[in-house]
Amino acid sequence: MDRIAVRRDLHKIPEIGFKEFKTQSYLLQFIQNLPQDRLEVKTWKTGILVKVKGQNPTKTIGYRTDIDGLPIVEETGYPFQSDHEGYMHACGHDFHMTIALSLLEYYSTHEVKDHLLFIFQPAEEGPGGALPMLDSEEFISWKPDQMVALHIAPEYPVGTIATKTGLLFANTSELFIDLKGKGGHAAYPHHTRDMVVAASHLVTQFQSIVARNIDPLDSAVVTVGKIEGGTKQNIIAEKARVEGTIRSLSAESMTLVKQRIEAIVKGIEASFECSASIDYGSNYFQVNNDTALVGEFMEQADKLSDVSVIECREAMTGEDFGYFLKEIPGFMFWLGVNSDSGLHSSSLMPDEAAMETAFQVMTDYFNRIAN
Ligand SMILES: CC(=O)N[C@@H](CCC[C@H](N)C(=O)O)C(=O)O
Repeated sequence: MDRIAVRRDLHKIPEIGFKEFKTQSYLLQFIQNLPQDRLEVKTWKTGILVKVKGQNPTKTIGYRTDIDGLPIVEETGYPFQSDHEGYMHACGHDFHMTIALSLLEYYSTHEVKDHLLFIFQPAEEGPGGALPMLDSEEFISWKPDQMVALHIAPEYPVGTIATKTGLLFANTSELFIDLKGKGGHAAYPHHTRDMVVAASHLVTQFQSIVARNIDPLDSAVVTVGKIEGGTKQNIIAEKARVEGTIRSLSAESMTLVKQRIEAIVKGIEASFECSASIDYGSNYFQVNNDTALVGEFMEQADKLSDVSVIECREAMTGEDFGYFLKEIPGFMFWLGVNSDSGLHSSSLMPDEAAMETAFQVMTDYFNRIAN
């Protein structure tokens, strides 16, 4: 297959969680054009499961890619820039899908003993596709015995992969807070309850949670990524909405951060005479790599001539792949793609040569453990 062409096709059609309709139909068309004798295909919502039947199977090994994009206005200047105004593959899922397709194509014509299950999972960026997929009849009937996934890493050079034993990614929780006060004329602030001012105080007070409530030897993040409020420059805002995300390395810190957020919100209600509601949206479980499986993978991958393996630290990114690993042993690793701009940036430009590294590492892995 022409990996670069496929990646660029997919790059043009980013779609957000559970709305990956064009993506699903592109993937299905690609899969239907492969030799079908070893393949079985099921769809689940906008996702797809493809089983490659083994010759003499004793287990099933799952390989998962996410398929959704992000609501970001692309600024790469690529000639194959997103056709979907306001949306972009800014987290590498176009790479992840292309790598999965190239592996699927390879194993549609190369025999292995065990079953391989390729999982094209929707909605990783939110609201989360892994948890409902795990509970679906389609997944349960083909449930793998172990699982693997990768994620692009802009900070590492092409030819490197990075991972570690145990905890790799953080626990996450989305955060949505709606504030309601009393709007009015900008010249009569004393008759109003200004929610732009209340939201500003809320965001400022959040900064003390990590600085003053979390043990400095633990780690947590409270990020507000979006504030919405008001209708016009000379009208005092009746409403404001604050949207963010919480990250923690331990379940205890996540509970503590949420308790502090609730206390601060109560304080804002009292001091600004307003009402507030908190919604934690979707929450992702931390990614824990199985020590034995990832250890064997790192040792063997390091023997490949064009690949270097880095033992990395844990990251505050989240991944709903953590839910798969909660039930099924496996691991996740970073794939170096060497981009000056990072994940979730409008100018993320990963190096397409990294897809070959992923292909080499994964075929070496599957040929070893599925035979
Ligand atoms: C790898 C990556 O960037 N994952 C996302 C996962 C999103 C989690 C959730 N929707 C949230 O915003 O809390 C990340 O932002 O880490």
